[in-house]
Amino acid sequence: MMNVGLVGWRGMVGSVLMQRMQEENDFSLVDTTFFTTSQAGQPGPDIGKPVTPLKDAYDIDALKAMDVIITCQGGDYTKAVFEPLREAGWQGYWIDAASSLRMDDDAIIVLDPVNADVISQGLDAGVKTFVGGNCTVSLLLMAIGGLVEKGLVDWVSPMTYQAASGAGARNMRELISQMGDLRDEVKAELDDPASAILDIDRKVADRMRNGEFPTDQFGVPLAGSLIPWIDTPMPSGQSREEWKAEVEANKIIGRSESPVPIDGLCVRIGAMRCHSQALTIKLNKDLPVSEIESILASHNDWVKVIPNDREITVEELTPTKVTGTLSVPIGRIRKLSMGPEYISAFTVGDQLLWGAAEPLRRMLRILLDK
Ligand SMILES: NC(=O)C1=CN([C@@H]2O[C@H](COP(=O)(O)OP(=O)(O)OC[C@H]3O[C@@H](n4cnc5c(N)ncnc54)[C@H](OP(=O)(O)O)[C@@H]3O)[C@@H](O)[C@H]2O)C=CC1
Ligand SMILES: N[C@@H](CC(=O)OP(=O)(O)O)C(=O)O
Repeated sequence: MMNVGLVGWRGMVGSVLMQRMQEENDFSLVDTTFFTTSQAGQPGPDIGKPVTPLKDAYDIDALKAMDVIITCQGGDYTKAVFEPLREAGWQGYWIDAASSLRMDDDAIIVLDPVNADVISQGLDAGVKTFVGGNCTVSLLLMAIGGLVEKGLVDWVSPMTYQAASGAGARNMRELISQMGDLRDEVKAELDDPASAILDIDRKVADRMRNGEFPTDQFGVPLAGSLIPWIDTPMPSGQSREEWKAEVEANKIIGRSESPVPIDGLCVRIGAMRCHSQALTIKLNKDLPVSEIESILASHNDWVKVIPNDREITVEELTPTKVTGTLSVPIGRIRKLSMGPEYISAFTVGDQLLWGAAEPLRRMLRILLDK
């Protein structure tokens, strides 16, 4: 059996990975060693079979004993450990959720329903570093993979509606605290059906602008508002999150030399863990909507085309429906007035599943099946 080391398994992304590995019985196929940056020596988690106590995630010798290391610990950990481990002669497979190694020439971004061919060629060529893509990018390609695969896309402009979870566990808690804080502020007025809505609105706005409103994590209110900037600024005027769309998506599909332009604005909204994206897609052909829908639907087992019908859309194409599932619905598909090659679409996906943990888990399975 392969020796698999897991780092970052008790964090938010790592917990989702653990849950999926248990659901899919992955632990029965490997010998797992659990690492920690803070709790070495403590008992390992319950995975239905005995595990050794937690090992120090900075112990290069302990890491060297692994055939595969999967890390959800974050970029700082990767930066601290990956090079020393390789320099110490470790030849194993490194599977990483963090972005730090994604654009390295030696690394492949994994999203096997979209780029199984790139992964397989990489393995044949001896690639040993596999990194999960940015959540928005992976969810976009899961949704429109059919059109991309058939070379039908001239360009895409995704406008995102990204959940709090993308900023981390503490941010999710803060979003709920902000929601509760606002509700508490106007509880008396809400309980009184005769109260004036504009008084409620003014009190809510005053509270959001008040220095006591809980904004330690986001820096500004998210509940009742939105944040039209995610990650750091780039010289291009893009945010780093926006920059990732084109470079990562084209690396995933093996088109870095002749990239499909993909660019739009990334916005944080008050959803918990599902990212949504409104897409403008310029096709290179005037295809009937029914054909576009069938190309999209047949690409992978998780994408689900939602008819452009109000009742079905408001039920099926929302974070509420999708959260905690692997389903990637795409709907609102229609021709735009700009011309017959311009289409709109709206897609939703769980950013902790296909957006983070699932591609890593599936990469492990690919290695086991090799
Ligand atoms: N959040 C996201 O949407 C995405 C994140 N990623 C990547 O994954 C990395 C990890 O993200 P995320 O899972 O959100 O990070 P978390 O902050 O949830 O977890 C990171 C680590 O913090 C330590 N930790 C300290 N206190 C606690 C606690 N009370 N509960 C759980 N863990 C604790 C754990 O390490 P230890 O056991 O060693 O103490 C854990 O592995 C990110 O830095 C990013 O690189 C990738 C895609 C999406
Ligand atoms: N930046 C993403 C989450 C994330 O972790 O992205 P990346 O894996 O590219 O660092 C978001 O805020 O929604």
